[in-house]
Amino acid sequence: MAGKTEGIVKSQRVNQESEKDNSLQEFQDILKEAIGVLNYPDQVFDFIKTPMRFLEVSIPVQMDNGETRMFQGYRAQHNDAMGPTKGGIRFHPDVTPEEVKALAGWMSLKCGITDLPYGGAKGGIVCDPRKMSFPEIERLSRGYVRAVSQIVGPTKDIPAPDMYTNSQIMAWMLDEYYHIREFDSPGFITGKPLSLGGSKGRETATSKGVLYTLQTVSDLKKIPIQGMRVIIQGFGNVGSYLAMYLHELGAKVVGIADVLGGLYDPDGLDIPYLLDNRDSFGVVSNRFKDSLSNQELLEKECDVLIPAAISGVVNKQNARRLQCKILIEAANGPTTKEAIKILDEKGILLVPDILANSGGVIVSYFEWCQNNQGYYWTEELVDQRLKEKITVSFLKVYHTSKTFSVNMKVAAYIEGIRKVVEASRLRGWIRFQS
Ligand SMILES: NC(=O)C1=CN([C@@H]2O[C@H](COP(=O)(O)OP(=O)(O)OC[C@H]3O[C@@H](n4cnc5c(N)ncnc54)[C@H](O)[C@@H]3O)[C@@H](O)[C@H]2O)C=CC1
Ligand SMILES: O=C(O)CCC(=O)C(=O)O
Repeated sequence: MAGKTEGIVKSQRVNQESEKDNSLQEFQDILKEAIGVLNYPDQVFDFIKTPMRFLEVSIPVQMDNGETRMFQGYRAQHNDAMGPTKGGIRFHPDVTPEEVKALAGWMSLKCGITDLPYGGAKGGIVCDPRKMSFPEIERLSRGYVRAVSQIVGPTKDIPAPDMYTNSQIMAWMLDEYYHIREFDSPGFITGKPLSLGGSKGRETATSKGVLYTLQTVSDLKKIPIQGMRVIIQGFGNVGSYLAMYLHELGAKVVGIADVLGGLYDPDGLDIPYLLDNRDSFGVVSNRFKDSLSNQELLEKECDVLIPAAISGVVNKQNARRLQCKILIEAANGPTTKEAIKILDEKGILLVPDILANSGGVIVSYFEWCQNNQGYYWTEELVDQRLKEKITVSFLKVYHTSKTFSVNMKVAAYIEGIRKVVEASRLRGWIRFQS
C-alpha cells in the first residue's frame, strides 16, 4: 500500500446511519419559516408542502436464481408550474415515500434558485444494489421505467442519476423507454453516457458546482483554497471528484468517509491513491485498518466540512462538537434544522444543498437543451455556463440572506419559493393578495 495515507487512517466498520429519516418534516418546517419571512398566507404552505403527484409502484424482477422478487419504487412530482419536472432516481435500502417527497420538493426549490425551466421530481427504489448482480440491476432499472412510463417523458418529467445510480443505469432506462414509447428522444433522461446523447461535464457537474460555490465563499471570507483543510463525507460521484479538484487546487483534504467509515490524516490524505483504489460504489476505507469512525470524522478540526453522502448526519447530537468554519451541503439534506440553529450560534457559515449541489441539475438541463437542439457543446462551454449560473445563484441567495437577516438556508428557500409561487400564480393555480 503506497502513499502518505498508509498506516495513519481508518475506520471502524461502522455504518454511520442518520437519525430516523425526517426529511419531509425538515423540508416543511423550513418551508413554513421562509413563507413566513415572505409574508405569504398559510395557503401557500398548504399548496407546496407536498408533491402534486406521487406514484408508488411494485416492480417484479427475476433474480439470477430464477425466483421473482418484488421491489417497491416511487416517483414524486412536486410542482410543474415552471416546466416539466426534473430529478434523479435513487437506489438505496433506506428509501421511503417521505424521503422521496422531500427530495422532490428540494428539486423544485433548486430549479427555482438556479432559474431552470423545470419543477422538481425525484424517484427511488428500495433496494441494495451493492448486493445485486449487474443483470439484476438492469432488470430492475427497466422494470422501474415500465412501471412509471405513464407519468415520465421528455416534456413531462425527466429523470437523472442520484445515489447508487449512474450513466449505465440511465442508458438501460433510456433504452427501455424507447421500447415502450417508440419515441426516439434522448431528452427523456439525463446523465446518460456521451455516446447516447449525454453531455460533456455531467459526470463531474455536481462536484464542480460545489467547488464553484466554495470558490465564491473563499473569496468572500478571504480563506484561500490553497492550504484549506477540508473533510468530505462520501466518496462516490460527488465526493470523489470534489476531493480530486480540491487536491489539484492545493487544498489539504484531511478526511474522507464512505459507508464503511472514515479516513483522516492532518497532513492531507493521498487523494490520487484513494481515487485509484475505490470501488464502483465509492468505497475505499475498507482497505485500511481501524482507527476512526465515520461519525468521529465529522467532528475533526478543519476549515470546511462537506457532507456528500446521506441526509441527517449533522444533527443536534453532534452539531456543537463540529470544528469547521464553513459547512457546504453537497448531499441532499445532511444537516437537520436543529443543527442549523446550533451552527448559526457557533458562527459556522452553511451553504445549503439546494444551492451547493445544483451543478448536477444545471448540467442536466444543458444536456436536455443539447438533446432538443441536436447540437452538442464543448466541455469548456458547459463548464463556463455552469460556473456562471451557480455563481450568480450563490450571490443572489447571499444577498437575500443579508436583506432579510436570515441564514443561507432560509434565504435559499425564499428564492426557490418565490419562483415556484410566481409561476403557479401566473397560471392561476393559487390566488392571494400580497
Ligand atoms: N450525483 C449527482 O449528480 C447528485 C447527487 N446529489 C447528492 O449527493 C449525495 C451523494 O450522491 P452521489 O455521490 O451521486 O452518490 P454515490 O452513490 O456515487 O456515492 C455515495 C457515497 O456515499 C457513501 N455513503 C453511503 N452511505 C453512507 C453513510 N451512511 N455514511 C457515510 N457515507 C456513506 C458511499 O460509500 C459512497 O462513497 C446524495 O445525497 C445525492 O442525493 C445531489 C445532487 C446531484
Ligand atoms: O440531474 C438532475 O436532473 C437531478 C439531480 C438530482 O437528483 C439532485 O440535484 O438532487
